[in-house]
Amino acid sequence: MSEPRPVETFPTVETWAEAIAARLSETLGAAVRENGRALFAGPGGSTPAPVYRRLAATDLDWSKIAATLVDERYVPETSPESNARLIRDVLLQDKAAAARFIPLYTPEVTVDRAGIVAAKALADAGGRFDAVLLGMGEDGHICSMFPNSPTLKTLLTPTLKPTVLGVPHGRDGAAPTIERLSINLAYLMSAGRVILGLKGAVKRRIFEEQAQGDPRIQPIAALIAAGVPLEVLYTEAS
Ligand SMILES: O=C(O)[C@H](O)[C@@H](O)[C@H](O)[C@H](O)COP(=O)(O)O
Repeated sequence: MSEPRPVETFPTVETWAEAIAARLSETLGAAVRENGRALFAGPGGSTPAPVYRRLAATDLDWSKIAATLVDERYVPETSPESNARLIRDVLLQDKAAAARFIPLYTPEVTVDRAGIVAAKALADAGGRFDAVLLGMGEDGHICSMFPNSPTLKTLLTPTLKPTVLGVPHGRDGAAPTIERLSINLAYLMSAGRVILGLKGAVKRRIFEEQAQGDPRIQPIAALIAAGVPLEVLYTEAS
């Protein structure tokens, strides 16, 4: 199993967000120069907004860049729970307003059907992410790869092709509280660059614990065991 790169620590949220945005824009810019297009995937949640704001202000040829999500709650964009809403409100602004957005949510179908529709949309957009930003929950989940979820094993199977799966809500109050859609491990294995942004000492400790975990059921361990060159950027500040 490959050893994860050492965690890089930044003194403030500003320097942390600036470093992540700089790396993402470097990779997206190179992909546009080399391939004429680029595909970015990012998370929802409370962590990425400062990164998205800085990335949106970056001078890239955003008309050649498509943005999507690593996971989504199975809700319409009008819902405050929607990750698409975060992307549209924070990332697809400023210079990045010219980028195309590929949603994971599809209205009026089941979450599994929405997964199939999203998988095709991403495949049609090239089926490979040039750059991925990940967040991590305090239960160690990334994307919507939740502990004890019946979908987790399939999401973490490294031999499957890149796809998007529907994730049922947890039973007896377990996470997630609502149905979700998630990319699988294979999408992270084929990505050009994968950055995990961590804020707060609790998440740093959880990351270290998860990195030593069981790759069959712990996503961070699965990423490392699959040889994904994960870059972890951390700030204790919140
Ligand atoms: O839909 C979501 O909630 C996110 O995409 C999710 O996977 C996120 O990355 C982690 O849950 C961390 O969330 P926070 O950044 O809010 O801690």
